[in-house]
Amino acid sequence: MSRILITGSNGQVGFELKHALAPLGEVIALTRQEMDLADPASILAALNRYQPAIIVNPAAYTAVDKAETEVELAMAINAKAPGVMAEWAEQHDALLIHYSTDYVFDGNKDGAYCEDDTANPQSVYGRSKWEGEQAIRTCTAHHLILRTSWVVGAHGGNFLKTILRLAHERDSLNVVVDQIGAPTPAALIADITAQLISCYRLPTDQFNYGTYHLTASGETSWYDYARFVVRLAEQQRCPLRLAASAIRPISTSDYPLPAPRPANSRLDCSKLSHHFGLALPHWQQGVAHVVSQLYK
Ligand SMILES: NC(=O)C1=CN([C@@H]2O[C@H](COP(=O)(O)OP(=O)(O)OC[C@H]3O[C@@H](n4cnc5c(N)ncnc54)[C@H](OP(=O)(O)O)[C@@H]3O)[C@@H](O)[C@H]2O)C=CC1
Ligand SMILES: Cc1cn([C@H]2C[C@H](O)[C@@H](COP(=O)(O)OP(=O)(O)O[C@H]3O[C@@H](C)C(=O)[C@@H](O)[C@H]3O)O2)c(=O)[nH]c1=O
Ligand SMILES: [Mg+2]
Repeated sequence: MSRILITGSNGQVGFELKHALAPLGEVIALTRQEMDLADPASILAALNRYQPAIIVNPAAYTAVDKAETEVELAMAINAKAPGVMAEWAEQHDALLIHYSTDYVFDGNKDGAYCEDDTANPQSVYGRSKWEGEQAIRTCTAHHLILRTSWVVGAHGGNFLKTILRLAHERDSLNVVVDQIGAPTPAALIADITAQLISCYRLPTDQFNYGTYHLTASGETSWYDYARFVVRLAEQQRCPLRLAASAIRPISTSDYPLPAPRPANSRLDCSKLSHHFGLALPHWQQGVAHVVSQLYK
């Protein structure tokens, strides 16, 4: 049975991975206390102690705006730590599964981004994630880098939960309409990761290592996403201060933040579906499930 080590197991994706990977092997689910990605010695101590055959790394510095001023810490966690894990994986014949983001792109492309499109991160977070990807590719071929977007789940913090909180506090809300992407359930990311690990365990040297885009299908703006969520909450007959109709569309320039976000976050996932024969459900399905979990 393969031993699988999960980092950051209390984050959105890490939490779902604990459950999704349980049938695949002995799962070692670590938190920051047991393996601190800001400290290379702590990373190596945990890897040497547990000797995993598969390292799954959803831990990351994900505070996009805060990263603009906490550059060194964001770089240590998102850029350097993946390189340390990749080097260990290479030396110990292990597989490294890592997650990255739509924010490695500048968002100026017309269509959906493919895996080989030129990265051009506009924020510290985006740059740190891109450097992490590059460090992995340099150290070991035995990797999967799964780029996703707009992660959502019942466990942890995300845009959906922010909007529901604001819907209880406010009677109007402005949300940007000119950034487009796909909200992607953490549970979907974890389920697909389990499928990929199952393929890896087949007796074959034909495993499709490399970089893949992995999001729910369909696309939306943050504005339409917010309205969809508040409409679902209204259907739960929960008293809200905010009506879906009171959400107003605004442009990015009217919502200044420290870190720039890409206008186009759409990721083309056909490489993943073709190589592994996987179907990606529509974002609305996953978002509806998260809302129903939250109101249960
Ligand atoms: N969230 C999103 O919208 C998106 C995320 N991604 C990528 O997907 C992956 C998973 O993201 P998600 O689950 O949403 O992220 P979360 O922010 O929900 O979780 C990140 C986890 O990393 C842990 N962590 C942070 N710093 C350290 C550290 N120094 N040492 C160990 N653990 C640490 C956090 O621990 P603690 O709880 O202690 O803070 C947390 O449990 C990441 O690689 C992210 O970049 C990609 C696209 C979109
Ligand atoms: C809460 C809120 C946000 N917004 C805007 C701000 C921003 O442009 C957009 C998204 O807001 P957030 O700050 O929640 O999202 P952000 O933290 O930028 O989300 C990103 O996180 C990282 C980790 C990723 O990798 C990305 O894929 C993406 O999910 O919505 C509004 O317009 N009105 C609002 O009331
Ligand atoms: Mg955020």
